[in-house]
Amino acid sequence: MTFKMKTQYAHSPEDISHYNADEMREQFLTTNIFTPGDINLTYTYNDRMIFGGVTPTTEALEIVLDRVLGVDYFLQRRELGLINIGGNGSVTINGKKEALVTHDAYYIGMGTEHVVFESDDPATPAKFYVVSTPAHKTYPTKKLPFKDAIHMPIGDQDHMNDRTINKVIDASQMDTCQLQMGYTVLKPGNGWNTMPAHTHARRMETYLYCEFEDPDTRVAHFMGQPDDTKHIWMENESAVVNPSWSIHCGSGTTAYSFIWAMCGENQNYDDMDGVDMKDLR
Ligand SMILES: O=C[C@H](O)[C@@H](O)CC(=O)C(=O)O
Ligand SMILES: [Zn+2]
Repeated sequence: MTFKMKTQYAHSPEDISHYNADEMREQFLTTNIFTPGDINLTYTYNDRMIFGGVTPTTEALEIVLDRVLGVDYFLQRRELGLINIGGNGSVTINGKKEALVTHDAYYIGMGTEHVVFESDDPATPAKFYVVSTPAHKTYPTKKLPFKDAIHMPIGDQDHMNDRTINKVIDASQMDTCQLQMGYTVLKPGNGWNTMPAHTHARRMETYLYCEFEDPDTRVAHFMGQPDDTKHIWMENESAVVNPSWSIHCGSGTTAYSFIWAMCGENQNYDDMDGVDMKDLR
């Protein structure tokens, strides 16, 4: 098992105006998130979100982050959300084992000392996409089966964006300190997510693109200030950090899914500043 955590710094809009493709990728993109048997995390200075993949095979995995975070254990001052996008598996939370089939999720409250990840079958490992944000209060740990998410249809075929936004961790259903999380699935033959685009200066947001229809599928992810956008070509199971001042939308060469996660000033999903099409540059 290898444990990796890389750091990505925070930027001003002016910084990225002159970034080339490699610089954009270095500063905002994370690839190779689900390597079998490993934990691969990214620590972004945008609201200090930690996100990444835990892919257990034959051995159980636990995120041990104490000295790096200057605490006694990982979730001492953090909360954690996770969604399983791989085979069936389980999480054992302070000794209590809970099964998680594909697309099931969990919210784990601040102060939880041990979270151990396992796969049922090492040949088709669970892929736990984990997102952790700073917390100040313990809210109840909660299993979040996919069927209980808020399933919100949006878009239509004519606009090539017929999709379902599944709100998994949403302030209308449960308490968290900061974290909100969801899983959006495009219908076959649709390519655009989050169009018309928006910003929300009050919250940053990461996207993990996943479940691509074929190996050559790519999503052109657009970010940056609305009048100065950049794109990153996303491969399957890669993630991108979108600062609060940045739009975040994309167009795929086939349908796909993505997991979004947000934190910042508020937990109001609808607090978005829509961008007029004429203002995009
Ligand atoms: O602030 C909210 C987020 O950007 C996503 O929920 C948008 C999304 O899933 C979509 O439009 O497909
Ligand atoms: Zn957003």
